[in-house]
Amino acid sequence: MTRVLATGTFDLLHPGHVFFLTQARSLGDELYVLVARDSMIKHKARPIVPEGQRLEMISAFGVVDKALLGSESDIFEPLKEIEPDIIVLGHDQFFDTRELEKSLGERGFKAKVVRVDDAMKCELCSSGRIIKRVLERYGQNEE
Ligand SMILES: Cc1cc2nc3c(=O)[nH]c(=O)nc-3n(C[C@H](O)[C@H](O)[C@H](O)COP(=O)(O)O)c2cc1C
Ligand SMILES: Nc1ncnc2c1ncn2[C@@H]1O[C@H](COP(=O)(O)OP(=O)(O)OP(=O)(O)O)[C@@H](O)[C@H]1O
Repeated sequence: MTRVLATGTFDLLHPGHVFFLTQARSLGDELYVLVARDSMIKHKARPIVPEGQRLEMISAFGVVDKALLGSESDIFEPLKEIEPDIIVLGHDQFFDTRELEKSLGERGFKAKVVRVDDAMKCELCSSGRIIKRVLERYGQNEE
């Protein structure tokens, strides 16, 4: 059994997420997904959808065997329980494949890191672009 782990924010869902998770699943026999915690997302705007709801949606995907919320302090902590064979990175995830593999090795994890370079290209295949479209259509007023 090859266990694949994918990670991400998964805020406003779109076909790019389905594409990514389907590709991730095809790399092994079972797919685990770590959903990023609200408090850990610092590289972009705070998600619209709270973490519990993001987890619920990803758990409902047919290609996902198990989805979990990540740690709020240490990204390596959940890996002790998950024990992935492959960690898959999406085309735009900020981690460097080699550096991540090295950091994993230093902590005793044997997972291979694989980057999926393909991206689904469609107008709204990005949570950020969906938000932009909503703002264009309904105005920039803050709640
Ligand atoms: C191996 C690995 C483990 C991760 N573990 C966590 C975690 O425990 N908690 C968390 O909030 N984010 C974790 N992340 C980070 C996010 O899930 C996500 O990859 C990162 O925030 C970039 O998100 P984006 O691609 O959705 O922009 C982890 C990422 C990787 C690659
Ligand atoms: N269009 C896409 N094609 C392929 N993979 C995608 C696509 N959009 C997102 N992903 C992948 O899905 C995972 C979660 O992505 P994330 O939640 O950051 O969505 P996003 O739409 O890229 O968000 P944002 O627009 O805010 O950057 C990441 O691994 C990312 O690379």
